[in-house]
Amino acid sequence: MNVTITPSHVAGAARAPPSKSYTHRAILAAGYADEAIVRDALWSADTQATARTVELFGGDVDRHDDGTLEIDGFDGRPDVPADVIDCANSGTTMRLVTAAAALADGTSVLTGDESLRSRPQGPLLEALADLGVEADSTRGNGQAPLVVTGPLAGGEVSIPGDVSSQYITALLMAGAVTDEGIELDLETDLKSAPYVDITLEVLADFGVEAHKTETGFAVDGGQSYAPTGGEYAVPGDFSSISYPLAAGAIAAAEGETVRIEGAQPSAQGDSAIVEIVERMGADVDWNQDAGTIDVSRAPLSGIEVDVEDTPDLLPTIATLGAVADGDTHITNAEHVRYKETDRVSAMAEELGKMGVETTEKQDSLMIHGGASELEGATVSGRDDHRIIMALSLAGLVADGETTIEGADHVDVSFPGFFELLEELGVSLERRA
Ligand SMILES: O=C(O)C1=C[C@@H](OP(=O)(O)O)[C@@H](O)[C@H](O)C1
Ligand SMILES: C=C(OP(=O)(O)O)C(=O)O
Repeated sequence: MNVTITPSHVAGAARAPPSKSYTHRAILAAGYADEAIVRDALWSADTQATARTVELFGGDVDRHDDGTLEIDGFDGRPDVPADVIDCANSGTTMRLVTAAAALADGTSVLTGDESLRSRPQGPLLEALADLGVEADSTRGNGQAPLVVTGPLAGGEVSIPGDVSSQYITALLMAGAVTDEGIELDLETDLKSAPYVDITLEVLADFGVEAHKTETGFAVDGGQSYAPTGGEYAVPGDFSSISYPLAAGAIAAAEGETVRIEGAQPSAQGDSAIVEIVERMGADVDWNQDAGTIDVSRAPLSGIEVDVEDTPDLLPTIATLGAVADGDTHITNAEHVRYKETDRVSAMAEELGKMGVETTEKQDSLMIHGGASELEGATVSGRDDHRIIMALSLAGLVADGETTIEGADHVDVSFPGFFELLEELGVSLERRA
């Protein structure tokens, strides 16, 4: 599907979808449990890949009409899957499930779409191999398809922290049900660190203890997953909130606000988007008790933003920077190149088609904003949900129509994204 956006003003209220990161963890944690109810779960292409895997491991995921998931777990002992595990486009699924598969007493095969089969899995495979598991990339290049033969008993292992924090999440979640537990030593500084905080929080909510150490993280073995009261509720997603928030900051109608609901504080590093938009000059009011954020349009200025902790915000910040006056310097961004696409290049090249000048370095992106009006253009969504959503925002304030090719991939994290834009007053057209 291609989507053509006509420049539009926005106003009104929008509800954030539930957090993708919390939902993945909650579904898998419920899988590790005997049984659990997960309320307010995100039901997107990526989280469904995790749910399918829990079923391949011998669990059952039953979705009710109100979005509640009733999950029968595999109780810490995954079956050897009866089929290949297809993680589709989801990096989180592949990393978290690779470590879970290592617990099975037999062989699991994991694959995904072309994008996922090009993303780095090597450090996780090496860590599992160091822990005594056979863990291979079929092509020997550290990428999926992966073949994993357990069982994993646990132990002490070192791993880099600058490729993906998901390796750490994966090993902590699986480590809790091993015999020996897992002690992880970080070989480098940890990027995307708040995502491990989310993991520690979800583990605690499922009665599992894991903690930071002087050199990394550790989890004792022999633990059982069980959420307090049998239930777990997923909070709103701040990466997703970044899009309506940015839409309000650049395109709210004169004298109007955009209100975002479902924005209760949580461990998500991406809640930094509130402070970033504010720092650029927008008028933002976050009522943390009510979980609402009100934003209205104001002239924006370029700023420096370090995305070490918040890689998923880069596309949104790049679009904000394109609209802002002056330079926006996005630093510490090398790990943003390992996502569904290389998002540093993707945003530089696609915004370039809209007349925006950028300077790209290996670990940073400078957006030279505000020099002239953004030009409507035909741009590629790169089959990457965040690139599609960020370019849609640029289309709101461009001169003329902007067509985003391959826009269906928003289903990965934000089904209903275009419907939400329409509710806020955006005029857009979908073409098959
Ligand atoms: O654990 C998670 O839920 C995620 C961790 C981050 O990835 P990296 O740790 O690979 O940077 C983030 O980009 C991704 O969207 C979700
Ligand atoms: C990188 C992302 O997710 P994943 O790593 O799960 O594919 C994302 O949602 O931006």
